[in-house]
Amino acid sequence: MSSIRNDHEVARDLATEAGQQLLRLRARHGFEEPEVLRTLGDRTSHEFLFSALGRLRPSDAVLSEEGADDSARLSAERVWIIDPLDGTREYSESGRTDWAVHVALWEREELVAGAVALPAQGSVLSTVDPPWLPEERPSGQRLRITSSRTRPPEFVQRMATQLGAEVIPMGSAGAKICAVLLGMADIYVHAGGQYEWDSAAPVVVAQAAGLHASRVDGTKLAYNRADPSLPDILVCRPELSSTLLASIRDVADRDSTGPHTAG
Ligand SMILES: Nc1ncnc2c1ncn2[C@@H]1O[C@H](COP(=O)(O)O)[C@@H](OP(=O)(O)O)[C@H]1O
Ligand SMILES: [Mg+2]
Repeated sequence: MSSIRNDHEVARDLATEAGQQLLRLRARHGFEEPEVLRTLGDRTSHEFLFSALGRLRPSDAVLSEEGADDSARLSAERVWIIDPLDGTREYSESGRTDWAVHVALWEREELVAGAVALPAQGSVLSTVDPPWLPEERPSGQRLRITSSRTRPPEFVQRMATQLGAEVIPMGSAGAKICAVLLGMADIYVHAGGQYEWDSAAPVVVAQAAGLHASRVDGTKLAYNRADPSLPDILVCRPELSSTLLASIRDVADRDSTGPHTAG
C-alpha cells in the first residue's frame, strides 16, 4: 500500500532502503578498489531512488546529484532533491561511518519533508519524527564545530580560536548536520562550494527539530534554483546563531579567502 504513504514517510523509507542497499554493496565489494566502489555506490543508490520516486510520485520532478538536470523542475510545484550518497569518499574507506543518503521534498519555494539515512551508524533522521533537542547545552561545555575533514574552509580554525571551540573533522554534510542534531557537535559550518543536494535533506530535518540553518551571511538557504550551487551553510542551535554569524563576519573581514557571502 505504498501509494498511501505520506511524503515524510516516503522520504524516510526510501532513504532507509537506499542505505541498506549501500551497506550490502560495501560488504560485497570490499575496499580494494575504492574508485569502483564509489562509482557503484553513487549509481546503485541513484537508480533505486530515481525509479522508486518515479513509481511513488510520478508527477513530481527530481533533482539528483547523480542524474541529468531536467529543467522541467524549474516550473514544477514539487521537486525531490536527493543526494544518493553524500560522503562518497568516506563510503569507500573501511571503518568510516560518516556517509549518508539524502532525500528531501521541496514544494512551492520551501523544503517540506526529508530524511537522512546514516546506514553505517544504524540511524535514520527524518521529518516523520524529528529528533528532540535538549533545551539547553550543558553550561561550561566547550563549543564543538564540525567541518569537512578534507575541504574545511580556511576561516574555521580562526573562528574556533575566537570562540574557544574545538573542531571535529568529519565527512558528509548530512552526517555533520546529524551530529549537531544528535548533540555530538554544536555547529556545522561550510564555505567554498557545495550543492543543493548536499544540504536539502539534513536542513529540512534540522529545521523541523528547531535548529538554525542559513547561509553564512545569515540569509535564507534557497532551493530548486536554476543553478544548484549553494556554496556555504551554517547550522547550529538557535541561541548560538547571532554570535556565530558575527564571528564569521569578523573572521571573513580579516581574510580575503574567507566565506563568500550569498549572491
Ligand atoms: N568545495 C566544494 N565544492 C563542491 N562540493 C563540495 C565542496 N566541499 C564539499 N563539497 C561536497 O559536500 C559534501 C560534503 O563534503 P565534506 O565531506 O567535505 O564535508 C560532499 O558531497 P558528496 O560526497 O555527495 O560528493 C562534497 O562533494
Ligand atoms: Mg553530497
